Amino acid sequence: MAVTDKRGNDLALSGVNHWFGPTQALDGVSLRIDPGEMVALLGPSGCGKTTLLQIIAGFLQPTEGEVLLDGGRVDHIPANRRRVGMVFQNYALFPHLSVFENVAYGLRARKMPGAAIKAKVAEMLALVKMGHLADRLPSQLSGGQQQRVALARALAIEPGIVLLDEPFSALDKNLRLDMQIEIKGLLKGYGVTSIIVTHDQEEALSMADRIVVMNRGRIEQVGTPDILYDRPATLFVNQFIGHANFLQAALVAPRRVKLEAGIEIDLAEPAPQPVGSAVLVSIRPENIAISGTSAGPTIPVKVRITMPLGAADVIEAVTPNGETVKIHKTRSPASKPIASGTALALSVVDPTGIGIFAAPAGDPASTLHGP
Ligand SMILES: Nc1ncnc2c1ncn2[C@@H]1O[C@H](COP(=O)(O)OP(=O)(O)OP(=O)(O)O)[C@@H](O)[C@H]1O
Repeated sequence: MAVTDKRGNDLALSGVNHWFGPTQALDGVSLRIDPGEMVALLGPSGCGKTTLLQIIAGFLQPTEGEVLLDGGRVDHIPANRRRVGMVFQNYALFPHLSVFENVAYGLRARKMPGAAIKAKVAEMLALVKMGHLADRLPSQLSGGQQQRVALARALAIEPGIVLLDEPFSALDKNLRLDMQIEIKGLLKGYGVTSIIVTHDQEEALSMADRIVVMNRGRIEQVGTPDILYDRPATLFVNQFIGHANFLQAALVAPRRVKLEAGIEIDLAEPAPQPVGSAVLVSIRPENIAISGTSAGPTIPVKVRITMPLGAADVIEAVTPNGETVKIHKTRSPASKPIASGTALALSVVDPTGIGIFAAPAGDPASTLHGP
């Protein structure tokens, strides 16, 4: 097997459609991923993430469209002839094979000579810090260790692209963050292109250079974590990434909204909707200040409940027109939670952080929160 200087492939998907019988799982997916980039496919259950990953891996052929690796079409090339490494949700290690043999598996299948296999497996196990456990069986490893072996196995074949399908879902929450940091460091350091499938927005925000948000088989938005969080293109993306308060309002001028909660807010940029239309105004909890800490018009609210969540209190309050608003208030050891029934005045910290969306038809929920 030739060792290449350039590790990461670039990947291009063009007009990919996929049907399972009458069900359309993917609808016109087009995307470019640069060599060495780490991209997350994020979306709710059933949005098509796994289908897209399987098409990239070669386990499924798209009904329509093209898949190109480094400019060459691969959509009719089987999985074992693409330079693609896979890390599965449950790691899918061979239970009867040692750590060494698990990592060697793909190299033996490719008929690599024995000495070269030994050297390559040693290199991969050193990379994931598992060299000292080479003789163990998978059942004798912790979840995090099994995951390192799965990654070593995926990287051993010198893939141009590594696909990770919900790789952290079997780990408990504390270990998950450590492994996310470690795996991201390994993949970025190695220089391989990688795609991680997740329905966990925090995982996508912390791991990926760019996130692809999918909804019902289509791409809703592609962007860096900052862009998706600060400038979500659609209401769906705004709801799915992070938390937000959605308040009912009318657009009274191109750059001014009147909230049903009582105040008018000047926008940083003109809204795309026509003046006079009903809109939903998205304000992140951390973009709301309790009176006295910010200038400008204030919304009078009554505190319903305060939840002390470690670093911050999350305060849920009710506006005069009955909408619910969540606010984050940084805690200190001396701070006391604000009591239920307390009257507060709220203001917006930074108008550039406000999102304006056309109000959905029907009776929009006053607060919609991400998962
Ligand atoms: N083998 C199949 N036969 C029929 N329909 C399928 C099959 N696999 C997936 N689907 C359908 O295709 C759509 C996309 O499924 P897919 O598994 O890609 O979603 P997903 O985003 O990965 O979901 P999850 O997060 O639950 O794994 C869904 O409507 C699903 O029911």
